[in-house]
Amino acid sequence: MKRVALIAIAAVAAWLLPYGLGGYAIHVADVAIIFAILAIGLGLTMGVAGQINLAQVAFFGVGAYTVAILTTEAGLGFWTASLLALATAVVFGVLVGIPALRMQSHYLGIVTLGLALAFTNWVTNAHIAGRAEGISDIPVPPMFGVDLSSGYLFYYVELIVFAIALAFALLVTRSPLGRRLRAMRDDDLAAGALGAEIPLLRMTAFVLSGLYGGLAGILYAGLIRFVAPESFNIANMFLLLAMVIIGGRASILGCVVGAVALSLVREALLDASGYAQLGYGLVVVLVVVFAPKGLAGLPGQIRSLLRRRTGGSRAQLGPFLPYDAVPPAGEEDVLEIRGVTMRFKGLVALDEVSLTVPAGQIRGIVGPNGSGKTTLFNVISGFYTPGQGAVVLHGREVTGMAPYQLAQRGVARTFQNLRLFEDLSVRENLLLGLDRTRTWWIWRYPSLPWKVLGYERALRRRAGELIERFGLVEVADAEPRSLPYGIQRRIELARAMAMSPGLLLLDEPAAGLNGEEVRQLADIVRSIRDSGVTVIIIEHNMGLVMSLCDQVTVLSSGKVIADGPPAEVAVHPDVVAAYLGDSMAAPTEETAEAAVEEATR
Ligand SMILES: Nc1ncnc2c1ncn2[C@@H]1O[C@H](COP(=O)(O)OP(=O)(O)OP(=O)(O)O)[C@@H](O)[C@H]1O
Repeated sequence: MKRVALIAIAAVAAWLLPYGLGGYAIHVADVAIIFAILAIGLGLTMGVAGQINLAQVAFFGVGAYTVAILTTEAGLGFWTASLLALATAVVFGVLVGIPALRMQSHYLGIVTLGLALAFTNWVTNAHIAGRAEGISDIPVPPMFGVDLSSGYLFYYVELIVFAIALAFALLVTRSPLGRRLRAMRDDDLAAGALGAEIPLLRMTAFVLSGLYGGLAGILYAGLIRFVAPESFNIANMFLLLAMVIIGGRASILGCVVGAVALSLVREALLDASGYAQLGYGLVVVLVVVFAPKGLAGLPGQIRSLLRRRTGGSRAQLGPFLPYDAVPPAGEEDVLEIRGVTMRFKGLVALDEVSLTVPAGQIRGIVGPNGSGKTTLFNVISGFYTPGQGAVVLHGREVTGMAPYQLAQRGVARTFQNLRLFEDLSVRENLLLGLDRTRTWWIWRYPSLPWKVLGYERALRRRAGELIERFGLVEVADAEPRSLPYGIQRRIELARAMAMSPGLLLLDEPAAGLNGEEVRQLADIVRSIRDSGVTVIIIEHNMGLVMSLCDQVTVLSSGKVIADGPPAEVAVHPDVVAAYLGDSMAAPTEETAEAAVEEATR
C-alpha cells in the first residue's frame, strides 16, 4: 500500500513538473529522461547481468541515426522509421553481444569500446550519415494533431515511454530472468549448474541494452531533430557510466536517480565542462571505493554496518522436515560411466573410470587428495568433457552436454567450496533452483507480463515450503555470506533439492561441519534418498561414508581401485595401501564395523 502511494505521488509530481518549469528547464528535463532510459539499459547489462558494455552510447546513436536517415533520406514517417530503428538497435545489440560469448571482464570492455569507436568513426565519415555536420531537419513526430515540436508536450511523450521502460526493467529484474542474470554475474559456473543457459542469457543482456539504447535514440531524434557524431562520443559514454556507477549499477531506480542527478549537474557545470569531467572521475573513484553499490546501496551498507556493531546475526537452523518416502521404482541404472579418461595437459586425472549407479542408491566416492573425485563430478555435471569414454544418464548418452542441459535432465550438485550467490538472499538462491524454465520463455515478458508475475508468485510459494523443510525460516532473507558455514552448507543442499533432481551429486558436504551437523546431514541425505533421488557423495569423513552409503567406489590416482559395500571396501588391501601416508583418516576395520553397526541399529 505504501509502495502504491509512493508511485502515485511520483507520477503526479512528474506530471505536474512542466507547470513549474521555464522553456530551457523543460529541455533539460527532456534530456534527463533520455539519459535515464539509456542508464536503465546500461544498468541491466552491466549492473544486473555483469557484462561490461561500453557500447551503450553507440546503441543510442544507432537509434537516433536510423530515424534521421530513414526520415530524411528514405522519406519514411517518423514512427515507421522509429520501429525500424528499434529493430536495428536490437540487431546491433546482438552483434555487440557476440564477443561476450567468448570473452568477459576487461577484454569485453575493450571490444565493446572498440565497436563504439567504430560507430562514431563511421558516422563521422559516411556520406549517408551527414559526416561531421550530422543530419538536420528530422521531421516533428506526428501525434494526432498534438504539436510535439513543443518541449512541454514532448515531455509527456517521453514520460509515458519512460514509465513503460522503467516498469519493464523492474519486471525483468524482480522476476526469474533478472535473478538468473544476477546469478550469472556473480558466478556463471554455479548458474549454469542450476540450469541457466549462459550464452543465451549474455545475448539477452545485450538485446536489452540495444532496446533501451535504441528507444533513447528515437526520443533524442524526435526531441532535438538533429543528430551529429559528438552526441554519441566517448565523453558521453563516460558520463553515462558515471551516472550508472554513482546511482548504483545493480539497481534500476539507482540508475535513474544517477542519470537525473548527473544530467542536472552537467547543466549547472556547462561553462566548466573540462573541470566537470575531472569532477565526475573523482566522484566515480570515491563511489567505487567507499560505496561500491552506489547511492542505491547506501541504506543496505548502513544496515549491515549497524548489524555488525550490534554483534551480527545469531541465526539458528530449524529442524529438517523429512520428505515423504516413496517405494523404490523398478530397478534401473541412473548413471553409467564407461571408460572415462580425463587429461589436463600431461596429467591423467581420470584413467578409464567405469562405474554404474543404480536408482535409489547412496553411492560414496572416496580416495586420497587429488585422486580425481571432483574431476569425476565435473565430468558427470558437464563442466568437463572427457577425452575418452561416455557418460550415460537414464540410459541416454549425455557426454559433452553443457551443465545447463544436464541440470535440465535432473542432475543437481553442490560444490566442495560452496558456490552460493553471495549478493542474492537465501530465498533468491532457492528460487533460482526452483525455476525450471528455459531462456526462450522470456518472450512472455513483453507479451504476457501477468503470466510472469503469476509464475513468480508460484515459485515464491514453493520457495516458502522449501525454506520450512530445510529449517531456513530464520535466515530466508539474509545474504549467505553473513551466515555461519554450517547454515551455508544446508542452503546449498536445499538449493540443489529445489531443482527436483533425479541424481544429486554432493561434493564433501560434511566439510567444516561439527558433529551434530554431520549427524543431521546424514538424516537429510537418507530422507532425500528415500524420496526417490539417487545420491552420489564425495566425502573424506569415513564415519559418515561408512554409515550412510549403500556402496562405495574408491579412486586412487584417477583409477577405480575398489568398489563394493562399505565394510568390504574398508578392508580391501589396495584401499589400505592407497591411504597409507594420506593425511585424511583412512577407513579402518573398526570405523567400518562401528558405522555399519550404527547404520543397522
Ligand atoms: N582444471 C584443472 N586443470 C589442471 N589440473 C586439474 C584441474 N582439475 C583438477 N586437476 C588435477 O587433477 C587431479 C585430480 O583433482 P581432483 O580435484 O579431481 O581431486 P580430488 O580427488 O577431488 O581431490 P580432493 O580430495 O583434494 O578434493 C589433481 O592432480 C588436480 O590437480
